Order: sequence, then C-alpha cells, then structure tokens
Amino acid sequence: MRPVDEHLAAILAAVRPLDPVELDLDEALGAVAAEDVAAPVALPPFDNSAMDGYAVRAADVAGAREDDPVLLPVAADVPAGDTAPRRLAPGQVTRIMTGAPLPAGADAVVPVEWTDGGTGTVAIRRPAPPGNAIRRAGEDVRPGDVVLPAGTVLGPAQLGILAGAGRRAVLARPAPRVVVLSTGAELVEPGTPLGHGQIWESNGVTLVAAVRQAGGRAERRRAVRDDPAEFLATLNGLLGTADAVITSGGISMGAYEPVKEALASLGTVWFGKVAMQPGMPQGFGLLGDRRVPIFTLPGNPVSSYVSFVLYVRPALALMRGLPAGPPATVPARAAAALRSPAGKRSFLRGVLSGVDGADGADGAGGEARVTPVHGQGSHQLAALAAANALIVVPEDVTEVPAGAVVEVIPL
Ligand SMILES: Nc1nc2c(c(=O)[nH]1)N[C@H]1C(S)=C(S)[C@@H](COP(=O)(O)OP(=O)(O)OC[C@H]3O[C@@H](n4cnc5c(N)ncnc54)[C@H](O)[C@@H]3O)O[C@H]1N2
Ligand code: MOO
Repeated sequence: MRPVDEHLAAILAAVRPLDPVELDLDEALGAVAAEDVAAPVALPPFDNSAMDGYAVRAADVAGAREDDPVLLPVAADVPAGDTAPRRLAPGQVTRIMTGAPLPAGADAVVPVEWTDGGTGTVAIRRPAPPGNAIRRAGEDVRPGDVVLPAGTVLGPAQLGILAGAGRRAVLARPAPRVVVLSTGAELVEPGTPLGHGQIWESNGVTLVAAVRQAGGRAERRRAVRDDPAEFLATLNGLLGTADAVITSGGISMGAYEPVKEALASLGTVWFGKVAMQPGMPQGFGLLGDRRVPIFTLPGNPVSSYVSFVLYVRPALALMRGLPAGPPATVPARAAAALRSPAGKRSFLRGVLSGVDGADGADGAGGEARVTPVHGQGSHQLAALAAANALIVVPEDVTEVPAGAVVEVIPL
C-alpha cells in the first residue's frame, strides 16, 4: 500500500499552478494576485480634512475659549470633491467637509462641534493645535509602495486597496474550475423519491461545497450510471474547460467500477490502495492535452470527504499559487480511547473543543480536547456531520489510551 505522504507528494508533483490572467476586480474575489501591485500616487493623494468643520490657521484660533469665542469670517465652503485650488488668507476660515482638500495656508481643522456652525461668520470656542484633524498626503501609502504583494488572496479589503490605488484589473491566478462527478446506479437526486436499493446522491453536494470553501469554482454533474463508456463520454466533454475533475465511487474491487474501467486503459491515472482509514482506494492522474488533474475518490461518503481534505485541498492550493502541503494539525487530549488498524493512518471523526474557533469558544487558557464521535464507519455521514475534526492516529499505533495527546486536523 502507498503511504499517505507519498500519495500527496505524487499529486503535488503532478499538479501545476494555473496561468495568471488579467481579471476585472468584479471577478477577482478569491483569486490570488500574481503581480506585485504598486500605488501610482500617494494615498491619500492630498492633505485633507478628517472631520466636518472649519479649516483654519491654528495661530488665529489659539485664544479661543468657551466663554470668549474667536469670531472669524467664513471665506468659502469646501465640500469633498472640490477641485478648485484654494488658499486661506490670514484671519479667515473656510468651511470644510470630511475628505475635502485642505486649502493652502490652513494648518488645522476645527470640528463643527467646537463652533456655532456659522456660515457667514463663525464663533470658535476651542483652540485647535497645528495638524488637528488633518490627514496628510501619503499617510497610508507613498507613491510606488507595494500595496499588495504577489501571492495574496484577494478578499474584500485586498480588492478595496486595488481599487483605492486606481486599478480596474489585476493579474491573478483565477479560482480553479472543478467539475464533480458521481457514479453509481443506486444514486438518485436529492429531492426526488427514493426507491428500494437507492440512496440520495450526497458526495457531489459535499465535494462541491468543499471545493468552494477551498477557493475553487465547482459544478456538480448528475450522477452517471455504472457504464464506463457513458462516464468517459461525460469526462471527454469536460476536458476542454475544467481545471480539475473530482469523481467519487466506482474505483474499488466490485464488478461495476466504471471510473477505474474507463480510465485504467488510458495509462495516465494511477489506481491503488493508500495506507489510510477511511479512504483506502484512491486514484489520481492527468487527462488530455491540458493535463487536467483527476482525483478519483472512493464512494463511501466519509472516505471521499476525508480524501478531499488530505489530497484535493492541497492540490487546489497549489493550483491557486498558494503554499501547499498536508493539512495543518493541532495537538489535543483524547477524551476517550482510540483504536486504529495496524499499518494504516487513521482519520477518526471527532469533536474538538478548547481551540480558538473550533467550537465557537475562544479557548483562552483551556486545553484542547477531542472526543471521537459515535459511528466511525466510512458510510456514517451523520457522524461526520456531527464532527468538526479528524483525529490522526499514525500507522504504527493501534491503540491510544484516553488522556493521551493526539494530532487533530480541524475541519
Ligand atoms: N472487496 C472489497 N470491497 C471493498 C473494498 C476492498 O478493498 N475490497 N474497499 C472498500 C472501501 S474501503 C471503500 S471506501 C469502498 C470504495 O468503493 P468505490 O469507490 O468503488 O465506491 P462505490 O462502490 O461506488 O460506493 C461505495 C459506497 O458509497 C456509496 N456512494 C457512492 N457514491 C455516492 C454518492 N455520490 N453519494 C452517496 N453515497 C455514495 C455507495 O452507495 C456505496 O455504499 O469500497 C469498499 N469495498
Ligand atoms: O476506504 Mo473505505 O473508506 O475504508 O470505506
């Protein structure tokens, strides 16, 4: 049997980062920047007011008191967006709004709350020190500063700074387009009636959601029946556009294994057993001229999801141009004894608590604990849904006593 780490290494060695493309910011959420983006100008581009109030010369209002206000004429009104070049004469003020350019000669802003709000003449009741409520040009970014390095995932704030630095588009690796195919004559669409011997197709729904959570775009196809020719025809139709294909089912030792039957003859897809539980039967390879990666995951629902976490998620990270490796683990104390088959790495489903974010608690001060859920069968989807972590038991360990520290993959 192939070791878990060897299987992941083979996948990561075969998969390539997607080519960067110029993406409009409206389409770039979740993409990964493939260029260093520098600001063409300072940000803010000009000195401006941080408050609604009056631009003044600080010296003119130094003597202002609550009971003895300074009265000054209001020479002009400067709203945000004002483009006129302005200069403030000594002994005058201009009304100014937040974000409006500071007139030359002004060196402080008096908030409207410190005044009577006058429009012809204003009574100022408090002094403003030089620099008060002024946002200086370049305070956020200097011209030429890199505001976003290559390799950054584009979230809302990152798209915001690109727009704020004047960019309409960015060179980025797009979200991989992944098609999820399930096989099995027993599968019927959720929401339709169930006959004897049938089950509702669930792997496709899980895997599509998992792809999206991993930063990909995913499309679920209706399950194909156990016919290799039909499977191959469906697959061929995808190879021009998909960046990756995930299948579930049809790869084990049964009489009807359409995925394995269809792909084995191509010679570019490896099928075999990986030393893990669940998820022992696995397949991976590259298809067509575009060398599209295909992950043929086992059909049991828990097995396919665990396989996704271990192999597909790191591969998608690599395709996005992000660091890729085995899932991160955290140590936790096992709340109950654990069993694992000799020679296989087990990924038992558990509930992790006492870790930031794992259970909604802040975990401060507490020690992480993990409790295996009831129902460790690879068909027990409800037990998987009740878990928030995978407990890793190494290949050479068959029993873990309650209270021992184990490594855990938060889901
Ligand atoms: N003689 C052997 N039998 C099996 C072995 C073995 O080594 N020797 N391995 C077992 C293990 S471990 C697994 S895992 C499964 C993997 O089988 P396949 O990948 O071929 O999957 P199927 O047989 O098509 O389905 C397995 C199971 O999962 C259900 N399933 C499949 N697709 C879906 C779906 N989209 N949604 C929900 N449920 C799905 C399917 O109905 C079966 O119950 O093989 C073991 N057998
Ligand atoms: O690989 Mo299977 O997952 O043990 O049911």
